[in-house]
Amino acid sequence: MTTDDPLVRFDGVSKNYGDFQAVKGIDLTIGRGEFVAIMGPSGCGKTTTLRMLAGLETPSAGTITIDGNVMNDVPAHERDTPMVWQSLALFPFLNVKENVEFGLKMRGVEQSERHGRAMLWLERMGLKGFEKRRIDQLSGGQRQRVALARSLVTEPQMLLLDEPLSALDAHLVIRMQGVLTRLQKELGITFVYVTHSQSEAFAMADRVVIMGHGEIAQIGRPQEIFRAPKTRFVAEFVGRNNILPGEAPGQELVVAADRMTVSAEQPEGRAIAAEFVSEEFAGTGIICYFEGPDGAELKAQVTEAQLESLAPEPGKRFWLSWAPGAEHVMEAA
Ligand SMILES: Nc1ncnc2c1ncn2[C@@H]1O[C@H](COP(=O)(O)OP(=O)(O)OP(=O)(O)O)[C@@H](O)[C@H]1O
Repeated sequence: MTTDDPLVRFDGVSKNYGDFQAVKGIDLTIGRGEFVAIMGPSGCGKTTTLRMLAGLETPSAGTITIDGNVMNDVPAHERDTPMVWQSLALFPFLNVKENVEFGLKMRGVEQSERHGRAMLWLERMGLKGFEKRRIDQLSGGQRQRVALARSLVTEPQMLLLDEPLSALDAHLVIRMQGVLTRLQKELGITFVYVTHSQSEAFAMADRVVIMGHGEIAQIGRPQEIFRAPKTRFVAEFVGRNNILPGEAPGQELVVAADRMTVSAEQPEGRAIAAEFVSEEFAGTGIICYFEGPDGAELKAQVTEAQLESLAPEPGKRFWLSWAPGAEHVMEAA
């Protein structure tokens, strides 16, 4: 086996709960050292997919291969795939260091080595000096770092994360995203990260898997998925996209909000008349919302200076246009 072989393969993997099919015959490969985010609306099968990878659920059909071995019937405790959840599952009756040492103790690693490895990980996670603290004496962000140290101390080849940051405050989320991406790159561990948050997935992952109704709607680099969504489902889920009728019957175009130009006068070429509705301050600029033909919602990102010179008011008419080539033609549904 060479290092180019994928670490993980899903081949036609399904999961049924009674009559209900939560995951429908998915194919997916994950490379060694890759950071893959699985994203999609609530109930689309993200967690079920991750739990099958962890060995917490058995596939109803298909095969899951890790490192060339079929894993379908290998239980979680015989796998090298720890999982980190939002709810953490730290042991309240153990202190910070004992929590981190737990996995090593279970594997029969002797005390002095356990101590050394736990201390190394606590230091890596910026938790030096906290060894003796009880879990309930830590902040949310500190607990999250203890949970990561506890999962990583056994040096797994892959870490599974299920919405690990969703219980944290917004400012901590950004900081933990930095901690996670840096760790992942430094250690070269494969991360499979389930989230419903586009900003999290796009900020961290090498590749993003978009799921809908138990199926994979698209797999690609964040930029690819943002600029070239394959279907209306993906375009709408990713947000900040305008979906417009194309030239051919049934064809649809996507123009991202940051590629739309707003003009007070009708420009040359294709432009859409739209009435201003409202604006929203976003991190990267200001998103203006318009009502286009047939009540369609249209979005354009502008700078503060542009907003000032456009002086929009609800109901005022503008023209939205885009440069040739800025649009992406979607596959027919
Ligand atoms: N043990 C179970 N028994 C029956 N149905 C289940 C079970 N576990 C999950 N499901 C159903 O399978 C579907 C997929 O669930 P899953 O938890 O994978 O979704 P998800 O994409 O992770 O959603 P969320 O973002 O809300 O966590 C859902 O409709 C869910 O209700």
